Amino acid sequence: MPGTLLQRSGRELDATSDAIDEVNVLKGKLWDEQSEFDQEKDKTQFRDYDSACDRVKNFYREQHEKQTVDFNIRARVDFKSRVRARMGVWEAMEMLNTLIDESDPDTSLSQIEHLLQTAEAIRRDGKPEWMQVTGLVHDLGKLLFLFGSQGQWDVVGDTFVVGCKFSDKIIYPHTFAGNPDTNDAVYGTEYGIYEPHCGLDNVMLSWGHDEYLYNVLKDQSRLPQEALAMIRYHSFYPWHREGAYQHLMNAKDKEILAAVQAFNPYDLYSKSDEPCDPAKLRPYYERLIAKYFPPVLNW
Ligand SMILES: O[C@H]1[C@H](O)[C@@H](O)[C@H](O)[C@@H](O)[C@H]1O
Ligand SMILES: [Fe+2]
Ligand SMILES: [Fe+2]
Repeated sequence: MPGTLLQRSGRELDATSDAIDEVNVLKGKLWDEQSEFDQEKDKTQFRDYDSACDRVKNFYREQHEKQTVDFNIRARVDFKSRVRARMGVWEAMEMLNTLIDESDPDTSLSQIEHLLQTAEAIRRDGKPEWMQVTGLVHDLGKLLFLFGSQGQWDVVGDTFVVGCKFSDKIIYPHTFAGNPDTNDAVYGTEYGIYEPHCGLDNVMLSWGHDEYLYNVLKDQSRLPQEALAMIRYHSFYPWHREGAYQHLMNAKDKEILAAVQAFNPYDLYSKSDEPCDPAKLRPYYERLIAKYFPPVLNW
């Protein structure tokens, strides 16, 4: 019955080529989704929160409703009350790698990739070693998520000042309507609990990976002041990008603003660079890590 056999294999062939077509369509879709994040983008396409997906919008609603003064005081007390882990920097990078940041509209890459891309972009530009290593560690504070945070809202995302009026330069400012501090007789006012030009050192920034890592590293590294400022304020976009909170700044903050702004493009725009190979880059960065950090840190 060669005829039937032929017909059958013909049908099978059709089915196979249909399946191949389907796979290709799916692959195409996947690639489109990927490319939305990771392909070469021009600078205006980053931080586009208007067209961000619901994951990002829901994240910020929750964060803006829950970051109160009361929560921030408790988070700091909790931070000081215990050591969460003891490990070296590279180990910390590997540990962080399981986290996918819900607040980020610009990358779907893992955290270790993002840290290496940031560091490599700084290195490519011939910047000093301390700045390269700052790029390498700047988001390690996201480990908080693995150390008993309440969710992602107290770990990632942009930061802002609590204890005074929420700035309308923060993304999705309307979502602060659901934060009890908005209508507080003190916290809801222009200066709130602060004095004019008291300095950013004296204000409470919303708790998350910046504040946590700054506190971990300030006594456990040989990083210069600018590096610690880059870490502490890198998510403070309402300040370093939008120019908010001038009424709380002092002379020192003007200097550190320049450092934080110099760091920002490496953090943000390297998200569309070629992925890095951690195994290949490890020896180079282990040398830098050894220069600036003890072999084991208290986290
Ligand atoms: O979504 C991102 C991400 O969480 C970054 O690590 C943080 O530094 C940025 O400020 C934020 O916009
Ligand atoms: Fe960050
Ligand atoms: Fe980052």
